[in-house]
Amino acid sequence: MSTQGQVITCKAAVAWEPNKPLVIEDVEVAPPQAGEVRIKILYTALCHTDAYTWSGKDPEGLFPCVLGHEAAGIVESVGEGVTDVKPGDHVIPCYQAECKDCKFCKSGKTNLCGKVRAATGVGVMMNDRKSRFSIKGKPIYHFMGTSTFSQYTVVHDVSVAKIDPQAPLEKVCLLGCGVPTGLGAVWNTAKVESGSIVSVFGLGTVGLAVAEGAKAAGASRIIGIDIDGKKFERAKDFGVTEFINPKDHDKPIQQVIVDMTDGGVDYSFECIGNVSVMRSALECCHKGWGMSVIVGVAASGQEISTRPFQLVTGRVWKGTAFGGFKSRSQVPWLVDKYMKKEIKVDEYITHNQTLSEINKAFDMMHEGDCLRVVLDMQT
Ligand SMILES: NC(=O)c1ccc[n+]([C@@H]2O[C@H](COP(=O)([O-])OP(=O)(O)OC[C@H]3O[C@@H](n4cnc5c(N)ncnc54)[C@H](O)[C@@H]3O)[C@@H](O)[C@H]2O)c1
Ligand SMILES: CCCCCCO
Ligand SMILES: [Zn+2]
Ligand SMILES: [Zn+2]
Repeated sequence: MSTQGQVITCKAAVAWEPNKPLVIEDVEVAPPQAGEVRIKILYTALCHTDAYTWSGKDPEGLFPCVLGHEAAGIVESVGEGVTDVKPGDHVIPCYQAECKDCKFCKSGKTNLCGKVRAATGVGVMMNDRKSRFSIKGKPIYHFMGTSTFSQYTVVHDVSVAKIDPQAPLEKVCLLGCGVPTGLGAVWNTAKVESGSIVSVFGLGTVGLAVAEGAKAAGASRIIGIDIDGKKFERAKDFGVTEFINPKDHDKPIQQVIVDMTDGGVDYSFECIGNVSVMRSALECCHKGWGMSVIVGVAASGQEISTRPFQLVTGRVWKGTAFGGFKSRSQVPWLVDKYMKKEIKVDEYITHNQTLSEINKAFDMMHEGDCLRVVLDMQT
């Protein structure tokens, strides 16, 4: 029986307060309004950014809310005026929207579409500035315009990427955040050239995707840095050619790297969210041309610093959101690359869990051997 136009009551993991366990609740999900899409979420992965907001350190983190932003599912229904997707389409929700009409989308310089940001940044939908989630009438905030820790969610149509229906949703859900971010930081933001020397700080999912992207770009050396020595063996499989544990050195890590690369690397990537490591990542770059890309999400209020002379003498400091990918246009392309075995996804999934065990899944995520946990949302 069709649920089109009906309120759907389903299970969702609700963050009632910062740092308190997520609670599996019966949540009402209202029908999509004009320009909106209701999606049945089949699989979602956990990302450290979910944990960051859950911690209460994110000023955009409004409670109670439904977190989650790295997922895949099937369109259940669409609101008035939605033409790019229809019920039954396989999709990946995109926290970075792509309207193709705004100043940002038309600039040709960024993927940071501004169409729905005013609403998604405060946990509501653009049409009426209200939430589509409620519990016994009490509104529950959206998160990042995706809220994928719910069996059904409502997103803006500019935040939905239609993908190959043959793609395994339990795998390609990862193409909603971490893996594209690492790949795109190399290919789009830095535009690493063949033969480059690259350093990547932090060998989690994002850092390993940077390594994979750098290898695909033809980097001659990919130096992985992590304070967990157990990360190196696995990192080799993603393209890391040398490993440094800062704990093994008395000198600042940037000096260690400058000494081993005849003056510094061509490109560095900070994939942790640690502002002092961000400084090291910049200062390990080569004078004259070295570029450092900040990928990690640091806590609100944290600031980066370096001597201005580092930039005066030619180093470039950049950042990236979702790897600079245009979401609706390029997530389908990434799914196709995965289907053609040109990029990895399976190798980043180290754990599987169920929605009902989401708190346990977050504990697993914080364990050193975990890259991505994928939740089966219908159990
Ligand atoms: N910019 C974006 O669009 C975007 C997208 C996804 C994730 N992120 C952010 O990227 C960061 C990395 O995500 P992840 O899933 O790979 O995280 P992760 O926690 O799995 O990996 C972080 C790695 O850094 C290592 N580490 C911690 N402190 C270190 C230090 N001082 N020096 C060296 N290594 C250190 C850890 O051992 C771990 O291996 C997070 O901050 C996340 O929020 C940003
Ligand atoms: C919008 C830039 C940060 C997004 C982090 C998603 O994990
Ligand atoms: Zn993320
Ligand atoms: Zn736009």
